[in-house]
Amino acid sequence: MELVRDSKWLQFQLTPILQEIQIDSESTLQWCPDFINKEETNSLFDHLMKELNFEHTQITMYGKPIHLPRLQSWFADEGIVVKELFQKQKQHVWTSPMQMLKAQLEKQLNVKFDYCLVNLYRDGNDYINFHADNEAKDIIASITLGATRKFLVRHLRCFGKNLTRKRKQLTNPEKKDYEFSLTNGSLIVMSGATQQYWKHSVPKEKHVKTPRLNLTFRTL
Ligand SMILES: O=C(O)CCC(=O)C(=O)O
Ligand SMILES: [Fe+2]
Repeated sequence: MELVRDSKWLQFQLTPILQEIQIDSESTLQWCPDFINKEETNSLFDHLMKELNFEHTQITMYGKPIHLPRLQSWFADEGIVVKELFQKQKQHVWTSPMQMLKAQLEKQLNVKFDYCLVNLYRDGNDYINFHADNEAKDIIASITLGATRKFLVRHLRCFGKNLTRKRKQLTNPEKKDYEFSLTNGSLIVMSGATQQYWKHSVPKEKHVKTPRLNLTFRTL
């Protein structure tokens, strides 16, 4: 815990290098396997587990209440309302390590983030199905802490679609399927039209016995 109180903590002396992958004519991923160094990832993981209240979010599907297969929490400035979040709890106030992480991402990506959704995958049985974050504008920066999990990115054509939700013609990239191994301290950024033309998921991996935290920084 001492590290968290140290003002040098998470100050990013070096600017991490992001690898850019153009996945279609309008969509880009940026990828950095070691965005946060190992010692700091462990402190940040412990800090978040101690500070956050995790909620087993309930949603309604086909008229029935169901729990999401993971736990959630969130950070935002006071007064921010995100209607797509189904959590009952109020946002957490940005802690100082979270402010530093947010500031670094904002500097590197040249964007201002409004809130951060936190997912806790307790073990490999927790997951998130293929989806697009249609509510998120343009850019989502996603940090992994803890267990390594697979991250799949698939074009809408793989789901038998020909149009977007807004009836727009789809792009037609050569490669329609990506798999990343999201390791402790990694960053993946989805930008451009990724949420329009692609879906992403973190599938179940039964052999994973340890928890993973995922932080997605988003704009309203
Ligand atoms: O856990 C992850 O890496 C992805 C989470 C995600 O896609 C979401 O919360 O919308
Ligand atoms: Fe997502």
